[in-house]
Amino acid sequence: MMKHQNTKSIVPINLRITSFLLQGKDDYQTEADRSAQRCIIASLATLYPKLNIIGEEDNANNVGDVSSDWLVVDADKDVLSLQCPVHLQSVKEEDIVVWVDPLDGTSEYTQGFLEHVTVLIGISVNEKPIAGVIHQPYYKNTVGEDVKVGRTIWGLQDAGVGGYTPAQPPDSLIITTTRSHSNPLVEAALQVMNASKVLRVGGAGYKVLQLLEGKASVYVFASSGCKKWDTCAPEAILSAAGGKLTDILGNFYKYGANESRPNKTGVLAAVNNELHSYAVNKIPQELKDALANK
Ligand SMILES: Nc1ncnc2c1ncn2[C@@H]1O[C@H](COP(=O)(O)O)[C@@H](OP(=O)(O)O)[C@H]1O
Ligand SMILES: [Mg+2]
Ligand SMILES: [Mg+2]
Ligand SMILES: [Mg+2]
Repeated sequence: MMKHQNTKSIVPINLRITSFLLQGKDDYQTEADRSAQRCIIASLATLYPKLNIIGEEDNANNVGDVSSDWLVVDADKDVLSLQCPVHLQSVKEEDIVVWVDPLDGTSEYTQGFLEHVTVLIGISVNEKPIAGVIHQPYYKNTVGEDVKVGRTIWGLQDAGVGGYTPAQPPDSLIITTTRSHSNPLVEAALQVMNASKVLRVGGAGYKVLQLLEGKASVYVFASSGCKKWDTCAPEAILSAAGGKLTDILGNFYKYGANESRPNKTGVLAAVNNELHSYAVNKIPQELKDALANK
């Protein structure tokens, strides 16, 4: 698995939002989304030509144009030193589907909430997310005089997680949810939770980071807006850390290459199975039906 410590190669920090498209209500695409996707797909395809790689941005698959100094071909030594779980040792390259969200939290990126921005690379085998990275290009880590910008959080099923300091969940129920894609169903699902606090932040990756780092305990999004590239990497890392990510009904999504892209029945994730069951049981059946029948 690759670890991207060189943030320049993923989302150039000085890259301006030179051209951005509004693809739908509150659905933006910037030059950073396109450049990062080209860089990631070209890098992965160079190393692993038989992979099935699916990126969010339809118009950023022209990887032939990517210059060689943008290719990331080094690998993280800590991750390479892990023991590959036995059940994954015989997986063939062509059986792997990689879901790439080159820039998660684009809406927040355009508004300057840079901490919310992440790059998501999720790896699935037999329709299940088995590994992933959440790269946070603008994360500032200050140790003494040194400031290191960017960090990469990773997880591999039955092997472990890394790149962050795991923390206990908060004492009271704190929910994390969308900042820019709310609607009446999203709000109705939040209301029934009896949460002590609701955090509204951008990106599926950043919300799962909040779960991993003990800032929130449950992620609730009762809307069809998220796609497979939003949840594959976060689900892989969260489950490797002992958490669970499903739809609002409590069912796992499938990540095969032919699956439909939208996560039609929403997202519900929690730091452990107990909190996940609590949240699934709190959502009224009418709300579940409303999402399922949309
Ligand atoms: N109604 C909607 N329309 C389009 N995209 C949506 C959406 N609701 C959620 N998403 C996508 O799901 C991801 C997480 O959303 P949110 O930040 O609102 O929780 C974002 O990914 P991108 O930023 O990669 O496009 C966002 O665009
Ligand atoms: Mg997008
Ligand atoms: Mg996204
Ligand atoms: Mg995106």
